[in-house]
Amino acid sequence: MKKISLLGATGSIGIQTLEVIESHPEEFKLVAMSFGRNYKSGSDIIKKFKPEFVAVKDKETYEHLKREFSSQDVKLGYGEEALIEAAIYDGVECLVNAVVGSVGLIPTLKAIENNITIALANKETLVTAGHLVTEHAKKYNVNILPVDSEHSAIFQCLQGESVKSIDRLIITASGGSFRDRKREDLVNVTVDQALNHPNWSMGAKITIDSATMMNKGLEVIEAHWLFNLHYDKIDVLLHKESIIHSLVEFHDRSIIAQLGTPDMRVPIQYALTYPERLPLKEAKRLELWEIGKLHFEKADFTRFRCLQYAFDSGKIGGTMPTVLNAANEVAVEAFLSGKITFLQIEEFIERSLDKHESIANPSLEQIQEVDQLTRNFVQTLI
Ligand SMILES: NC(=O)C1=CN([C@@H]2O[C@H](COP(=O)(O)OP(=O)(O)OC[C@H]3O[C@@H](n4cnc5c(N)ncnc54)[C@H](OP(=O)(O)O)[C@@H]3O)[C@@H](O)[C@H]2O)C=CC1
Ligand SMILES: CC(=O)[C@@H](O)[C@H](O)COP(=O)(O)O
Ligand SMILES: [Mn+2]
Repeated sequence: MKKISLLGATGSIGIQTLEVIESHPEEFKLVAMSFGRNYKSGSDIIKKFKPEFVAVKDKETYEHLKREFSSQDVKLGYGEEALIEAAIYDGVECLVNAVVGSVGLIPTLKAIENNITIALANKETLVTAGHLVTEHAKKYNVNILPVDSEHSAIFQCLQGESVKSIDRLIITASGGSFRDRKREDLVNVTVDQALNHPNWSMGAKITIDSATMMNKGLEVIEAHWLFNLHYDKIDVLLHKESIIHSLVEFHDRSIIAQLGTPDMRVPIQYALTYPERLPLKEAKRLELWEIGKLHFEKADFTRFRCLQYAFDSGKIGGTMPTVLNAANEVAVEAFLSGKITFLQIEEFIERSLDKHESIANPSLEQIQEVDQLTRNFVQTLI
């Protein structure tokens, strides 16, 4: 019975992780979890899965929960300290990090220090401080198992292979909600249009990231850290069906790909069962004859500027990806609340990157400072 802590239980990845846990009750036990402000969903999860500890984002939600559950039912906490407590709760063997944003960084570092395996959905953690997370994982000999579908695909393609034989990674991209529009047709797009992803049902922030293709940019940086490869060995390929989740090309020109219907329960479950596999009856079998044709296109870096910014920031390294991530988080939030236009997301990220001088090999404190300064700067632009 693997004891699991799940950060972000009420989100898209969180709910699908709970489905995997529920379908294998003899294999997994939810012992700790966190959620933000979605009280109804959070309370239902507590009743159904009976975790021992629950962390919530704010005091109000905590007080509300205290009125509904006794201290014998469940231990409760709130704020950043409680998020860490949930991550390293007594007996936890695997932390599924499915919160959104760089708030996931410290709980990940603390879990690594406690020798807890990380199943990582929260890509912002690796973008903002990839060197700290990977150095920490090496130091404590802890596995970081990818949950992101493309990285899980690459990880699956690499089983039994040597990283030294890789020629390049090919990360596939759906192109997001506006993939068939020209840049000039993006001026007046609405939040609802941007939230309409063609293939995946996901949280709001990542769906907007898909539409700007910043999601793919974040994934390029995530792949750089997870697989320890230079950016020149990472390519992005537009593939509108999201059937091939990514590919690895080896030195002998052989390419291995991982395919499947778009269903996040597959990579989530693989991270939980690795190196074994369990059946996943609920996932739809892929019948290629039903699909008929798969499409591929070269990624256009002038149309999707965020992709260019991500490659550039990743190559510069240091605190540049921290700025990229923080500016993006604030700009996407502002777009979602109707304060800025879709194209201003790109504009504000570009302005943040332009004014930043990267600090090489930054400490955690320097990353936190740059993150905060960037957030403040973007707020002044909104
Ligand atoms: N959804 C997907 O298919 C995929 C997602 N990812 C990555 O996984 C992560 C999660 O994505 P997704 O599930 O879509 O996001 P959602 O927005 O659906 O869920 C986010 C979760 O985090 C909680 N949360 C948000 N802010 C905080 C905070 N400050 N403190 C504590 N909890 C918080 C939310 O709580 P509440 O809702 O209660 O406020 C919710 O449970 C992201 O990094 C995303 O990029 C990667 C690949 C695929
Ligand atoms: C499911 C998943 O892993 C997402 O990151 C997905 O890849 C988003 O699709 P895009 O290819 O549109 O960014
Ligand atoms: Mn992905």
